[in-house]
Amino acid sequence: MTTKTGAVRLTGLTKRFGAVTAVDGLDLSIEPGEVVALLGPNGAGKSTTIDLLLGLLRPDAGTVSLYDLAPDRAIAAGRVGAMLQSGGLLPDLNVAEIVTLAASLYKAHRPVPEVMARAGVGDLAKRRVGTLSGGQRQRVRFALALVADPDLIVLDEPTTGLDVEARRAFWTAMHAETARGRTVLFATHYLDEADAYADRVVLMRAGTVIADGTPAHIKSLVAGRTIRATIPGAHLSELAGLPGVDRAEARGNTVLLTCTDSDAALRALLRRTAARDIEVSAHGLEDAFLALTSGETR
Ligand SMILES: Nc1ncnc2c1ncn2[C@@H]1O[C@H](COP(=O)(O)OP(=O)(O)OP(=O)(O)O)[C@@H](O)[C@H]1O
Repeated sequence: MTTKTGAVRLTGLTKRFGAVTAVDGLDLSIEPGEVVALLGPNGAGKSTTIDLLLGLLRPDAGTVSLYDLAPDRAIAAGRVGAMLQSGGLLPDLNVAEIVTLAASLYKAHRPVPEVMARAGVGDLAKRRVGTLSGGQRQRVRFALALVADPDLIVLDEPTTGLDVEARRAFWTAMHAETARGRTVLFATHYLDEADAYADRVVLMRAGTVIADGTPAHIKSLVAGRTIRATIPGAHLSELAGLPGVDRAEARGNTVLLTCTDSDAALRALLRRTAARDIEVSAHGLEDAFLALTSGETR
């Protein structure tokens, strides 16, 4: 039996640090062209998973394969570019020098000026790395991740510490790369980023995957909708007993119903009460994230 070559195949991946199991039997497959967000609270194991994937850490159990190769082989072949949270940028080199140095490590690489333009550091070519702002440094790291023209880009919290404008600029540059069919795996704390930029969200808690799907799927996992309405003469206990309603709360002159089945709730509401000014809304990804990852106490 043959299986299709995947971009990433992690099977039974486990990593312990003393008494802490940072990654706990994790299985994850990513196909070429997917843009995947690794989302989870602090200590969920995202960075450890990325370090294992890149071969920077050795697993206690399990396997990593990138395009059917061991991580070091895939990286040496220029198939994987990574942008890690810290990662030494030599402060005395200028931007053009550091990108050129990185390019020289690969037999085949993209032209340095093109990579610098793509990463938005073209106008910083002569600036010493040590003098750059946090956002500018992140863009240099991004240029280093792109230089080998990799098939897979791995980014560990790429926009941490950046302001809103810098985050947007980063993702615009990133988008141009994903439009070229690259596979992307990024870890993030920013739920809106996972929602906006990934086509698949892998939610981690305590070293394992607890949910995996489109952002819409993740949202739907926490039975997803609330109904807000003005309901004259209604009793909360009666409303809470309606079909599809999980909880009823008073909010000023209106009532908020948390639903497990908003369609059934809406039908019952219209049939049995004088409800008006009805609004139905889906939970945001943030609610889903908090609901799915709560209870984590490491
Ligand atoms: N080198 C290490 N030595 C000891 N424990 C570690 C080490 N690296 C990670 N851990 C522990 O492993 C667990 C997972 O950490 P990891 O950094 O992978 O999580 P994370 O999801 O990336 O968190 P964050 O979002 O805060 O970066 C945590 O409990 C952490 O304290």
